[in-house]
Amino acid sequence: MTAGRSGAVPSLRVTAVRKAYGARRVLRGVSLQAPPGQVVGVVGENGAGKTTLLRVLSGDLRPDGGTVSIRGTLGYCPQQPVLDEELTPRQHLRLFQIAYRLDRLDRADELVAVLGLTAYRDEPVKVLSGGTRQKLNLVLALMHDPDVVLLDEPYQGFDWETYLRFWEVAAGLRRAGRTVVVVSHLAYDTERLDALYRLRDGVLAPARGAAA
Ligand SMILES: Nc1ncnc2c1ncn2[C@@H]1O[C@H](COP(=O)(O)OP(=O)(O)OP(=O)(O)O)[C@@H](O)[C@H]1O
Repeated sequence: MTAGRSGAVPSLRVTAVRKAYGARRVLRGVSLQAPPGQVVGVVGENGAGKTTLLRVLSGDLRPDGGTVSIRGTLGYCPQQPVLDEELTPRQHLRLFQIAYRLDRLDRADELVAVLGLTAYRDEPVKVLSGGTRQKLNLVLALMHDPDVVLLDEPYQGFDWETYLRFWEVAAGLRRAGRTVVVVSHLAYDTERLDALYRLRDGVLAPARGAAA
């Protein structure tokens, strides 16, 4: 495993990003580069600033300083799913199809099948379990086949089978030349990653090993 070294032009380039909430300086100069075809892990303790970092990378949150450059389209799977309780997964897919301006739902249907969401397609979100909601959250982030994918705790609530399916999806994204950033408070299965970084004291450093 390397810490993101590659000859390819980076799809994601983050330089000296800073973000504070009042006096709390959460990001103190975060830099990161990831080329196409890499699955990058970012680990850190609770409160280290992982969600803040992904929100900045996605454009959801404005940094106090530094730059973020993304080549191509973006997919963002936030930690808190933005789902409508009254709508079904099928209705969510339809809404996002319009938002993404997709002609077809082939990729969405494929992801629904791979992640085991098919049986729940016509149930309103309010009756779905946390893990099932997370499956939908992931499908909505990936259904337009984005070039750069930012995933915040993407397998939270997944059973073991779905967890393995998630990594199959991630491996497929790598083969397709996408850039994937997976944020988690735990770093097991690090062999599935091309690079692993730890967010600590507001900066990212190359990391190895198991627990965050
Ligand atoms: N909107 C906000 N306003 C003020 N403080 C915030 C806000 N969002 C996050 N924080 C604080 O910033 C720090 C980093 O939070 P963040 O959610 O980014 O961490 P995290 O690494 O994702 O944590 P976890 O693993 O628990 O999800 C925490 O101390 C948190 O309390």
